[in-house]
Amino acid sequence: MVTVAQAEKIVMAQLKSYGHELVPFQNALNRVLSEDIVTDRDLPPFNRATMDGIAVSHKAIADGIFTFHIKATQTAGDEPVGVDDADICIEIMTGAALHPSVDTVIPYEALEIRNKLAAITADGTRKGQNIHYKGADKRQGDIVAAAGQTVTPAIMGLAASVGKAELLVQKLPRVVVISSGDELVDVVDTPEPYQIRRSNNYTVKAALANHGIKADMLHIPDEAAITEIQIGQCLQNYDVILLSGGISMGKFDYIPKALEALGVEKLFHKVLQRPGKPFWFGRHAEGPLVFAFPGNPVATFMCLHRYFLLWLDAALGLPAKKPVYAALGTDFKFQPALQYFLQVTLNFDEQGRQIATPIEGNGSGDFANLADTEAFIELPMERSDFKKGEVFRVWKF
Ligand SMILES: Nc1nc2c(c(=O)[nH]1)N[C@H]1C(S)=C(S)[C@@H](COP(=O)(O)OP(=O)(O)OC[C@H]3O[C@@H](n4cnc5c(N)ncnc54)[C@H](O)[C@@H]3O)O[C@H]1N2
Ligand code: MOO
Repeated sequence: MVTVAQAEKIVMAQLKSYGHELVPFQNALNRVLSEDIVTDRDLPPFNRATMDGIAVSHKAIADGIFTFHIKATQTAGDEPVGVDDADICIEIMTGAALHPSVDTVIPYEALEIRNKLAAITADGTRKGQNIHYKGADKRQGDIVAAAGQTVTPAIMGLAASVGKAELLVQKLPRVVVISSGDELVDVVDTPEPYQIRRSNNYTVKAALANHGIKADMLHIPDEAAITEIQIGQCLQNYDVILLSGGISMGKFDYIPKALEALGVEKLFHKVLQRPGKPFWFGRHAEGPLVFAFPGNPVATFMCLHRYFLLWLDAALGLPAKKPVYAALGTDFKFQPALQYFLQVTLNFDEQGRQIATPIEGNGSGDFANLADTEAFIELPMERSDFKKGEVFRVWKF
């Protein structure tokens, strides 16, 4: 048996890059960039008005002119119109590109306009006001999003604005999510009174979808020969196999045997933790990794967040996330010498401290409790008495 820290270390030692691929930028949400996105021109690309009003040359105001003839109305997207005389202005809309002959924008709120004449009614017009200057945000060739960053909705917009129709991103591992056990029926089936619908695999698949991975799903019956054949095929077609169930001591728990028979080297089996103690992890000589999570839904869920998603971020080259901590909201006791992942809700108190309030649930079969909580707080196995206010690491889900 290994500790949580040892298990994490073993898992995190199995990193490899799955390469890079070009994808249409609209499909790149949540993917990890393999290239810098650079601006193809200055941002903004021209001096742009930031208010609706009039554009003038400030020199005119300095010379005592406060009423201007409106020469033209220029909206965003129009070619810039210049002023040729001191008492001339351009009626201008937000986003319009300013002509070099104007340098100040006065908003409608500071004007009275009548018969094509705009009179300034407010004091204190500053030269250069209400202009977003060319290149103020980024210069042509500057990096707006760097390789290694995750593509967010903001980065999608930046990619569009600099004309990157395709983005080079990290390739994702090919993942299959396998469920096993004859007690499990499909979501569309009506279970017998002694059966349940399978659900872990959908949870896992959804968590992967958040990272852009479209995982395949497979259900394996409780039969040793079929288990071996099907997992054998998956080892040929996938980079990562995520299993849930079939790995503890049950008579029909064929999975560890099948994995070893197929040449998947066991790197550990069983971790000093609850839930998730029977977690099995291994690697095939050809590369595929096997995360075999214990079948109880909370155990699968915890191992997915504590190990697999951590591994996935690192494999995709993302920097490790800063650990998040919270103070226990109540005293808590846990006797067994296991690292305990207690389900909690999180909130901030008046001092801005994050507080974790335990909602324990009924053990690792109680996955309804996951919907009422939002994180695990990781309580060290060396201790059994935990006091309100003590701070521990939390894993949000
Ligand atoms: N004698 C022992 N028994 C058990 C031990 C042990 O150490 N000694 N460990 C317990 C712990 S802890 C866990 S967790 C479970 C894990 O067992 P398995 O990984 O073999 O999982 P199964 O027995 O196949 O299933 C457990 C439970 O989870 C349900 N399940 C499985 N897959 C799914 C799925 N895809 N969707 C929804 N629910 C699923 C399954 O029906 C069972 O109820 O073993 C303890 N026993
Ligand atoms: O891993 Mo088990 O989740 O403690 O029931």
